[in-house]
Amino acid sequence: MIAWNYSDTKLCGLLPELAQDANKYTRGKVSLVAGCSRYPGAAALAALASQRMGAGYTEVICAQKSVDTVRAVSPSLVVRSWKNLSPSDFPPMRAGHPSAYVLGPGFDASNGSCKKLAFTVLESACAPLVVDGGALAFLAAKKGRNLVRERFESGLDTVVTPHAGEAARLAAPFGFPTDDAGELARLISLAYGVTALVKGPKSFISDGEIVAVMGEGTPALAKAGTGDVLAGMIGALLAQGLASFDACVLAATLHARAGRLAASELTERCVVAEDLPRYLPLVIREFEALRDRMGEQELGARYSTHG
Ligand SMILES: NC(=O)C1=CN([C@@H]2O[C@H](COP(=O)(O)OP(=O)(O)OC[C@H]3O[C@@H](n4cnc5c(N)ncnc54)[C@H](O)[C@@H]3O)[C@@H](O)[C@H]2O)[C@@H](O)CC1
Ligand SMILES: Nc1ncnc2c1ncn2[C@@H]1O[C@H](COP(=O)(O)OP(=O)(O)O)[C@@H](O)[C@H]1O
Repeated sequence: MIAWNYSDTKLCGLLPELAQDANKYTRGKVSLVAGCSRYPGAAALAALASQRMGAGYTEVICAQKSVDTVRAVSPSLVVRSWKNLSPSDFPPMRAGHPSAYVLGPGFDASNGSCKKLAFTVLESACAPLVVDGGALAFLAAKKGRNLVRERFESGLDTVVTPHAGEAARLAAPFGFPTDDAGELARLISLAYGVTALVKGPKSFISDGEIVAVMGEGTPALAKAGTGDVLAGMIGALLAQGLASFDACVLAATLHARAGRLAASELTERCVVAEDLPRYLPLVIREFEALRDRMGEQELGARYSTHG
């Protein structure tokens, strides 16, 4: 196992470039299948985070009863019901229309409709996919394990983002020990054919070989809904073309720093999940400034070599 910490210079280089001639589709579309009637808030949080993380088009496909609630959160979200959702609602990826799916924030693991829907998405989504929240329980079931393996064999990337309780569910069918979160991330990655981000006070990201550690979080993040925000951020980076491992490391770091910045103004006690998408642009601005400075230095070095 190689433990890997990314430097800021590497991380800021991962931020997707914004083309001058971009349109909302070329910037990446995120489809969130999220938010049962019990948890519409989770879908809204993930969707706001996707927008702030740069996706050009964020769509929420949620329970009929959640539609009005999610719509009311932001007029720029495209929101529709998942009633009658079928495999034909998942078109193949088109050139110039990069996309990604996020499945499971605000899913109820004991709800049969959520289960059916999760299997439909696993079977039909022809794009990178983040599986989070209540959908992780369905991934651990035999059918879910088979479907995610089929995605792997077809070359489709899948990311799972369990907290410790959800990671234990994913570990159970294989009898993996759960006391070492880094090793657990690696084992889950190998067993399911996914990139695994095991969340906690420190988060561990693994592609089955490398394990990256992200230890910049704050207990301010230990509040309901912050994981939903992270799932939306990863989905947005995947839709903008980042590789799964890079998307996880970059999103987890930006998420932690947004939490720290929010806590510095609002106190660790008072930060809530919806503050994170509001503070994210300030953290991204710092990364963009660092990237600009690095670009200038590189240019300067090139001139001095030639001069
Ligand atoms: N505003 C909303 O609508 C929110 C909806 N949420 C959704 O609620 C659904 C259920 O998620 P939950 O995580 O609450 O419930 P789960 O039942 O999936 O997991 C909680 C169980 O895991 C155990 N556990 C062990 N380690 C844990 C850890 N590090 N963090 C949390 N639990 C740990 C807990 O003791 C508990 O028994 C998910 O679909 C999630 O997306 C939550 O994200 C909270 C906010
Ligand atoms: N004590 C802590 N220190 C740092 N980060 C934390 C701490 N507790 C939780 N987090 C972070 O907060 C997020 C919580 O996610 P999750 O448990 O899925 O919440 P939810 O399901 O309510 O959205 C994760 O990104 C996790 O790494």
